[in-house]
Amino acid sequence: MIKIEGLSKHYGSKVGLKKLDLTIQKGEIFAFLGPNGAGKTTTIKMMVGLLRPTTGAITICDKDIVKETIDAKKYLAYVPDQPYLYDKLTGREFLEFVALMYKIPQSEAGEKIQNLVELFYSHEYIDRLTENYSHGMKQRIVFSAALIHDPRVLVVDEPMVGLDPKSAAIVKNVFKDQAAKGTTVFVSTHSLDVAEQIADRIGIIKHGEIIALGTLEELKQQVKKEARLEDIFLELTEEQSHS
Ligand SMILES: Nc1ncnc2c1ncn2[C@@H]1O[C@H](COP(=O)(O)OP(=O)(O)OP(=O)(O)O)[C@@H](O)[C@H]1O
Repeated sequence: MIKIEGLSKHYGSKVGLKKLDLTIQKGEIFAFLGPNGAGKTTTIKMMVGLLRPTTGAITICDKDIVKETIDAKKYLAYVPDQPYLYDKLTGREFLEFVALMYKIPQSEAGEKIQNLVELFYSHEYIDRLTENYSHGMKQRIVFSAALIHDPRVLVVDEPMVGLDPKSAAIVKNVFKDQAAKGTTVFVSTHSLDVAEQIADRIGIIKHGEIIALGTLEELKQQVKKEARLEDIFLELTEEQSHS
C-alpha cells in the first residue's frame, strides 16, 4: 500500500507539487496522468526516495520513505523512464548483481532469474552484453530487475516509451499479474490507452494538483458524458482561455 499525506515540493519559488493526499491500496493498479510539467515525475521521485518532500509524508507498506528509507525500499521497486544498465555486464550478470544487492540467496537467485527470463521472453539476448541491447531489451531487463525481490509496491515512470507492441503487451500483462498477486502498481503514463486498459483508478494532475480521481466510470460522470479517456483528459486539462 502507498499512503501519501500532505505532500508538496517547492523548487525555490517554483511549486512542483502543491498538496497531495492519496492512498493506493494493495493489489490496485493506479494510473497517474497529466500534461507535461504537471508534477508526475516530482511525485514519483519523492515516492521512491530520490527527492525530499518540502512538506508531507509517504509511507510504503507503513514504512516512511524519508525516516525508514531502507525498510521502505525493501518493499519497493522503481522503474524509471530511462533504462540504466552496466554496459559491460550481460543481462543475466546484471540480474545476478541486483539479486546480490537484495541479499537473495544464490541458491534461489538462479531460479528467480530463469523465471524472469521466461516472463519477459529474454532468452535470446540475456547472455549478451547489455551495451548491444535495444531500448526495449534494456527496459525488459530493468523490469526483471525490479521484480527480482518480489516487491509489494511497483512504481513505474512512463513504462511504454520506446516499447514495441510485443514488449508493451508483456509489460501490461506483468502489471495485471503483479496486481493479482497483491502488488500495488503505480504507473505514470502519457498513454491514455494504457490507463484505460489496465488501471483500476486514474488520477489526473495539472499544475501540481490532482484535478480528477476515480475509476474510469467515475471520471466519465465527472465530465457528465459518455466519453473516452482521451476526451475526459483533454476537457479536464485544457487551459482556461483568458478573454
Ligand atoms: N529540479 C527542478 N528545478 C526546478 N523546477 C523543477 C525541477 N524539476 C521539476 N521542476 C518543475 O516542476 C514542475 C513539475 O515537473 P515534473 O517533472 O514533475 O512534471 P511531469 O508531470 O513529470 O512532466 P513530464 O510529463 O513533462 O515529464 C514543472 O513546472 C517543472 O518545470
